[in-house]
Amino acid sequence: PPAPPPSPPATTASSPTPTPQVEHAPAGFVRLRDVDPSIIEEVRYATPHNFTGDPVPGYDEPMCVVTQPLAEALHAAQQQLAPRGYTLKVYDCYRPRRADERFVAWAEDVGDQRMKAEFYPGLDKSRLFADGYIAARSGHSRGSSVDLTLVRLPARPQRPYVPGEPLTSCTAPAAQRFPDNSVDMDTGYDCFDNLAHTDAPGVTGEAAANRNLLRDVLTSVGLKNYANEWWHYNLPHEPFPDQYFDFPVNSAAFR
Ligand SMILES: C[C@@H](N)C(=O)N[C@H](C)C(=O)O
Ligand SMILES: [Zn+2]
Repeated sequence: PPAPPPSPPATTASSPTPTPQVEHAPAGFVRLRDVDPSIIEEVRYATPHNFTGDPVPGYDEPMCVVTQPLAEALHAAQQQLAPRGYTLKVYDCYRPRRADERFVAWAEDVGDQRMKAEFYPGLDKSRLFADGYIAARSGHSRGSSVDLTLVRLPARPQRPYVPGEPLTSCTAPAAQRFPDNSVDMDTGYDCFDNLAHTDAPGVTGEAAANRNLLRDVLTSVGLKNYANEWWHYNLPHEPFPDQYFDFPVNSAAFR
């Protein structure tokens, strides 16, 4: 007689369903919107519109998370800017360590040049860390660095980026660059080029005035600019000067 069919693997009604691990934000970190909901948030690394071309690990939601004193400094800056007809717009805030690690791995993949034409048109990818445009261990992972710009009020709507669309150089005139409702800073965000140096000699007129306005207001609330990038500021007296965090950017981290 034929052999009986094999019996199905034993199942137990009580097989445990894995509980997703919630990684909480440490005390001292806040959602920027809870301190100042008027600041625009366009968290690029939660989207494919960044120098890697993909959403970056750890950015589960397009949300700005920072340390409490950085949030308060940004709120104080916003209070100076609003009566002058401007708002801040943040592009990057706290950055999980896993995102730094992705940036390092992406840089080692020399064959991936998908976003070169927009973000590093004049620089070899192998130079991005050496020239100080991206940090392997970033101050963003300590929660006290922020990438940001100025937007004229009322903020104009912006079209979304479509993955695969033709790219234009971040150093091109504003009318030719990817449309951003910010004021003209003479380069786009995360433009890895000499022209992005805050005091680049080629930047004059309105763009230089815009960079200076951003710097003057942020300096007055205690923040310090990074000379290689007009958009990058940090809080010198930061609460976690030696700690690099890896909790993900999502709402669950704050429940
Ligand atoms: C990658 C860019 N947005 C940035 O923040 N650069 C500095 C150097 C950093 O990674 O800390
Ligand atoms: Zn930055």
